[in-house]
Amino acid sequence: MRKFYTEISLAATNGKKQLAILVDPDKFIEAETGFYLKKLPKETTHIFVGGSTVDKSKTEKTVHAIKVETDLPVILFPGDYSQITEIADALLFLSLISGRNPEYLIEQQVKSVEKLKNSKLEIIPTAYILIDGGKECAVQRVSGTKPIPQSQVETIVNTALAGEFSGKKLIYLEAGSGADFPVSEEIIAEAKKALTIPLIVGGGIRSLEQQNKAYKAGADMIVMGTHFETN
Ligand SMILES: CC(C)=CCC/C(C)=C/CC/C(C)=C/CC/C(C)=C/COP(=O)(O)OP(=O)(O)O
Ligand SMILES: O=P(O)(O)OC[C@@H](O)CO
Ligand SMILES: [Mg+2]
Repeated sequence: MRKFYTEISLAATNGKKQLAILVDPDKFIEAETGFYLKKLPKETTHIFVGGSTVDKSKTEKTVHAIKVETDLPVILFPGDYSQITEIADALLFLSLISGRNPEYLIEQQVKSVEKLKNSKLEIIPTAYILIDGGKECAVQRVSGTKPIPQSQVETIVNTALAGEFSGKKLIYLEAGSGADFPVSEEIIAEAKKALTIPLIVGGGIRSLEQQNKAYKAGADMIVMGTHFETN
């Protein structure tokens, strides 16, 4: 059986940069899956599936359509426990540790257990840190939590380290889907210096130049979503 976290971690250790493309089930048309996948860069290593708000059965339909067309690992990136489906390969077991809303720190996780306790999904404990990307994003609205301003580099790094010390296996720095500007190189570099676990960076990354800057600063994996959406 493939161990998806081990692969991510090994790639990070070896400096092999990873690219996850985020599919938002709400905006995905299953009939166009083949066409959509063909548009993705050949460097793509993972497909993430999730959204801040998604219709109940839509995630499973989306994951199924994608798995029929590609062997890339499909990893759930859920905004809510109802988005969990067993047919994916792994689950980012998110905790929104930049915020102080218990619903997104532990309540959603407890609600997910009934579905997870007998499932084969690989569960990857992930600390999710929301950082200001220049405009109010969906995660901020849905979770009712404030992003950390980009000027507060020390707070961001300490939050990430608190995640690592709590046993999280991944740190995800998020500027918000469709952000005006992505997480700064300074923040990425400082976080990378402090952490020993892989670092994911997403939100507002649209160009190759922005990708390369984030990689060079120390991101092990980049997540891009909006750039590949068709509408
Ligand atoms: C681990 C379990 C069971 C649940 C996770 C619940 C938590 C803690 C979620 C973290 C906070 C959150 C709401 C994350 C959403 C992540 C996500 C998929 C964002 C993408 O947002 P879009 O839906 O693309 O936003 P737009 O529609 O504005 O583009
Ligand atoms: O849609 P974009 O801005 O690429 O963001 C991707 C992801 O980090 C959102 O959770
Ligand atoms: Mg989006």
